[in-house]
Amino acid sequence: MSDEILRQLADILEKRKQAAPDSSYVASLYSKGLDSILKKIGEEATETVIAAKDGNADQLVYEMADLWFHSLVLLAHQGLGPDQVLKELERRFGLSGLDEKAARKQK
Ligand SMILES: N=c1c2ncn([C@@H]3O[C@H](COP(=O)(O)OP(=O)(O)OP(=O)(O)O)[C@@H](O)[C@H]3O)c2ncn1[C@@H]1O[C@H](COP(=O)(O)O)[C@@H](O)[C@H]1O
Repeated sequence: MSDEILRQLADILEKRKQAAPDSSYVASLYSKGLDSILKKIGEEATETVIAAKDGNADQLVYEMADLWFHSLVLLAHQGLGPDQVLKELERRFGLSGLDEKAARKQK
């Protein structure tokens, strides 16, 4: 288990930018534009919340995967990728508790 799957998926999402809209789910989502991608993220976030409130662990993992996947689609659409997010998480992890609070206040 590693972050390699995120990078492999990000590579595929990048390639889908050249694909015809009717050739794949991701290509079709790109063709519908930013608002459609954001709508999907909203839906998947809601489904994640419902699964958590239901106490259904399997469903929670399933919906969270949908949410992560659509978040990767959003990042790709915006010219970003998982590396930038992982780097930010690593930066936060490297901060001490006090430094992290200070960094958050500066934002
Ligand atoms: N990981 C995923 C993935 N996770 C979720 N989904 C799609 O995201 C959608 C989730 O939407 P919903 O939960 O609302 O389910 P739905 O009602 O069936 O979907 P809609 O009809 O509402 O769009 C479904 O259509 C899923 O198929 C994904 N589609 C693709 N991938 C990966 O993305 C890559 C590129 O996919 P394609 O563009 O389809 O080739 C592939 O390698 C896949 O492994």
